[in-house]
Amino acid sequence: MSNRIVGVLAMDYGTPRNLDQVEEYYTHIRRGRKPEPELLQDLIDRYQAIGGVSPLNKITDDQIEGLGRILNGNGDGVTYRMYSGKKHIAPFVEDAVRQMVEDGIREAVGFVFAPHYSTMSIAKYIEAAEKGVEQYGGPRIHYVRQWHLQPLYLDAMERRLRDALSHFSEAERPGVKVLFTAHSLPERILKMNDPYPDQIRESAAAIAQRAGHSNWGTAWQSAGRTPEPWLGPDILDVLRELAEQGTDNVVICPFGFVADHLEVLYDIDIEAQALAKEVGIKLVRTAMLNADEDFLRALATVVRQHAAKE
Ligand SMILES: CC1=C(CCC(=O)O)c2cc3nc(cc4[nH]c(cc5[nH]c(cc1n2)c(C)c5CCC(=O)O)c(CCC(=O)O)c4C)C(CCC(=O)O)=C3C
Ligand SMILES: [Fe+2]
Repeated sequence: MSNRIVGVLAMDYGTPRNLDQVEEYYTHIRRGRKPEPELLQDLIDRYQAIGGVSPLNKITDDQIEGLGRILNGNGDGVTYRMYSGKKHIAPFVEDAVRQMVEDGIREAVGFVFAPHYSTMSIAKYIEAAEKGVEQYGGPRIHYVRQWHLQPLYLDAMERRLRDALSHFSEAERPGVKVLFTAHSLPERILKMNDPYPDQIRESAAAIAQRAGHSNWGTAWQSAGRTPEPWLGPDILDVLRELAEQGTDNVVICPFGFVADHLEVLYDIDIEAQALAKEVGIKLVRTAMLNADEDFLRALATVVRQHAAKE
């Protein structure tokens, strides 16, 4: 029995803990530029529409707790110590790295609660962690860059897609359009040969195939409110177009995210649902993975594989 100790740096976007923190949070997302009052109010209004606070922080805590339980439950001789590091709110990724150093952690696995890699998403988390490593002197971190094709993750998504499709009759099912969505990014990532769009396509195809559903496509959601062009087509435009073509049954699978949060509870459940109603589409969303055991087992497998790398 070895007594190897491995730190697990679990990184996520983070969300304000109350409405008073929204401005500071938004300013951090904008790299120090305060949002204009209308933009700030618009964001506050969206948080208010989902109940005043996003469930994201609580879900992330539950995920980390559940993952730690699974990782430490099988007696493989490794003790995993869990650390939460957030991108845009305390405890920041750098804070978690400092804590690992203070706890004497020498080696760690770092991963993000998002399946697909992009230079504008996952790479930023890794940069923040490495900044912490440089500043505080360690530990050595093995990073999970993406886990969008992890078989247990695909199984978990297949299950949720089948559940969503069961809201339609067997006769209707082949005509149900399944749309896999992920957060849009500025179009300039295409010039950088960013793997993000291909990874979205690959994992969507794998999930649709598992579920035996060939009528599917992808769309982008939640594009930023900036002047530059963002990846399209946007989910709202796709819904309008489908309605015009006579499609009246749609499933949205927001598989670029893992938890119930603003982009799901507002952008899909309120905004996209309102449009669907207006254009006569019956819209069902797949359930999020949250802290469900089947999903956490997928992450545990990924973390163990990276911990085994020397
Ligand atoms: C790729 C990606 C993911 C998925 C991967 C990952 O999870 O990392 C993600 C997740 C999330 N994004 C979130 C929240 C926000 N993202 C924003 C803005 C932005 N996101 C971007 C990218 C992403 N974001 C980008 C390029 C911007 C523009 C920045 C700029 O202006 O330069 C804004 C500002 C206002 C707005 O644009 O809506 C908010 C409030 C929340 C928390 C929700 C909650 O609180 O429940 C989560 C999980
Ligand atoms: Fe975001």
